[in-house]
Amino acid sequence: MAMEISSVLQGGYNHPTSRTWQSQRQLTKSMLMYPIFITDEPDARVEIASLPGQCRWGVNRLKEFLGPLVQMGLKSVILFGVPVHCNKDERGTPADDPEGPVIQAILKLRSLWPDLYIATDVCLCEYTSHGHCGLLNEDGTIDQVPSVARLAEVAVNYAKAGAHCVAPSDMMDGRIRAIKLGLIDAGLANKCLLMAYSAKFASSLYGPFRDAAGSAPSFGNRKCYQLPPGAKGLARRAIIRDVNEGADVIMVKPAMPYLDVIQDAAELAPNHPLACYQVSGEFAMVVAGAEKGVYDLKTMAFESVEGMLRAGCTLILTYFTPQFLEWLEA
Ligand SMILES: NCc1[nH]cc(CCC(=O)O)c1CC(=O)O
Ligand SMILES: [Zn+2]
Ligand SMILES: [Zn+2]
Repeated sequence: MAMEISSVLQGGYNHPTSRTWQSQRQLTKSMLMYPIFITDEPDARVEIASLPGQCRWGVNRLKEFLGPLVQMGLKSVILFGVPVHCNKDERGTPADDPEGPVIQAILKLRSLWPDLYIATDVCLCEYTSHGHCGLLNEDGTIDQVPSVARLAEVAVNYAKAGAHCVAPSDMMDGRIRAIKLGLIDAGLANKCLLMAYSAKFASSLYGPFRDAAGSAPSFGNRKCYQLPPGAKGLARRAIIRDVNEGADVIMVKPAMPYLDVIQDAAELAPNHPLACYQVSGEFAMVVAGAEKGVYDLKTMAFESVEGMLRAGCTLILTYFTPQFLEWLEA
């Protein structure tokens, strides 16, 4: 007996080329944003044990580090400052030190590659004595008003130095609005994009990053500002809030365990580009599984981002960026 016509699917994907037509979205080089760690030792190149293949770089080494990647089609980076020699204090003063790693790196990268898109992570945890992402009250809780004012100040200073994008990852209430108003006041709102880490969850997957950036909190945890992993409704509200507060791009972080949230964001913010962050622990997990022989690294790396694209992402922050640039050459 003949098969029902509606049962026959395989003819639609029996060839490598027809298979590519079945994806909603193909990964392209311009969808990749590479997270990089900049230290305040200008000549440093220090390997990060928990993030295989990633290093902390001094500004004098950026040319040798990124030159080959720019050659291969790297379009954008996001900078994380890792100050080693600064004095961390209650308000994260070193964050926007003009001589500090982030501002120095912005200036350097702008002069090396005028077309490279430079995003900056905006947070205080790498620069505060207590390692929290905002300023604290005496009792250790977040002091919202000065936190948001300080984050806006840092973001504006990165934009003034030439960052094309500021991306607050702190999760303080009201910071998107404050940063947007700060950019408007400084006459920079038309020159700098605001990417909101809108649905950033209190995840176990940030360990290698905190290692790399020296940003683990000295007491407590981040559960009063980062979202609870099961909180779908709260994530939806945070996305809507950040759209209303002036975000230009919405981000979901981490990515792999939160594909439903990415899909929610695509529905709630259909007129915005949508980013997701394949964070340090996801990267380490994928690499570790490959080393254990669980799967082939390249196949799994592609599968992981294909899920993100399918869920609705148009921009992916990933430590696999150098490998993808190579893999996409073929
Ligand atoms: N606010 C700091 C920050 N910005 C980006 C990440 C995580 C990135 C990664 O794990 O790759 C973190 C860690 C955290 O919130 O503790
Ligand atoms: Zn932080
Ligand atoms: Zn951050």
